[in-house]
Amino acid sequence: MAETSPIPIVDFGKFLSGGKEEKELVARQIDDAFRNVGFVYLKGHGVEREMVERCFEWSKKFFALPSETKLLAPHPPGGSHHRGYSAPGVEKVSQHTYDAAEIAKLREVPDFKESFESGNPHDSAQPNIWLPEDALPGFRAFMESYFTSCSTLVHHILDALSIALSVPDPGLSPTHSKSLFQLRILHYPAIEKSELENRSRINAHSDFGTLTLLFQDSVGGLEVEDPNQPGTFRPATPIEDTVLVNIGDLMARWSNDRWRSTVHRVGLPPPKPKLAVNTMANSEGRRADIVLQEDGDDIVPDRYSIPFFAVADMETVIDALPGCWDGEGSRKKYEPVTAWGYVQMRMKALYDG
Ligand SMILES: O=C(O)CCC(=O)C(=O)O
Ligand SMILES: [Fe+2]
Repeated sequence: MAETSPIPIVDFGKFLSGGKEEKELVARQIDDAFRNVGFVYLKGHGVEREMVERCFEWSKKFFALPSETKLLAPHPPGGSHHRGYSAPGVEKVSQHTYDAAEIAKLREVPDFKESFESGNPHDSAQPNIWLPEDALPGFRAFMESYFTSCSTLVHHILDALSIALSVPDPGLSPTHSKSLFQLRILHYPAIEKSELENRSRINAHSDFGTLTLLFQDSVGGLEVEDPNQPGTFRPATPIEDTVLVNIGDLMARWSNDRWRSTVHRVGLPPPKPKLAVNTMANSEGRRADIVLQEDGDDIVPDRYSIPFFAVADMETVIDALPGCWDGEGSRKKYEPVTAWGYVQMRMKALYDG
């Protein structure tokens, strides 16, 4: 568990500003990461640092509101309209469980988190559910602008994936032309360590769309299953100025399993090192002391994260992409399915029970 994460860091700035060769190189690096682990850290991703910081600030302000205020924008019951505020314990992540009794059993142990979902303001099928403006002035306008920045990044990543698979122009971006994506702000409240020892902040799951962007604060606790050692989870440590990007189930299926949709979860942050080096400037210059740190924290601090879920336009037929089933002698593994049909099945398992 303490081993370094196998998730590579790729400089996406070289894709955004580079010429043909640089774009091809970055596309190959991302393709490799998605084939090997299904996750990649992107730096130079183009979502401005200031925007990311402001989004975390808005998230903190939102979740600090009294419950009754947050509940002025309630997530509707059921899983088909995924917008608004979910109080702790409402959503229980399930992993490929469609049996009603199984889902009911899973829901007995709620996740320790609360969330607020918003989506594309032009999505008439899933209208956004906002607080009254005077409850948190400016929140809605900011979330809408953050949505646009994240959508732009998703389309750039789709361009890179199109290059990796040699999908002819205009590539995969038009399959997501409506940008019916979902921006989620997540808050895991502070909790006693002992309470989390046998439970998760979010249970092991894979995402069900095409691509997920994840911005996390510095608390840590996200873990990704090691593809070479199923059942073993490795920390996906927060890395400043990067966004963590992962493949969802729909994209794994679309790529005929060339790209992995890897299971991940959020649990206890890794323990702080017991030994710390204390460098103090004194009259003789800098001196290093080894000090023993008390790991007496019984409380796991609050954690905030901001996932952004991308999905293909609902009418898109998800049938093995070029380069994923011919050439290497592999056949198409899955029946074609529309993005709509697939997403509905997964959403239903999340909320119904
Ligand atoms: O909070 C996190 O770091 C991960 C969240 C996540 O995996 C999800 O919402 O699907
Ligand atoms: Fe996830």
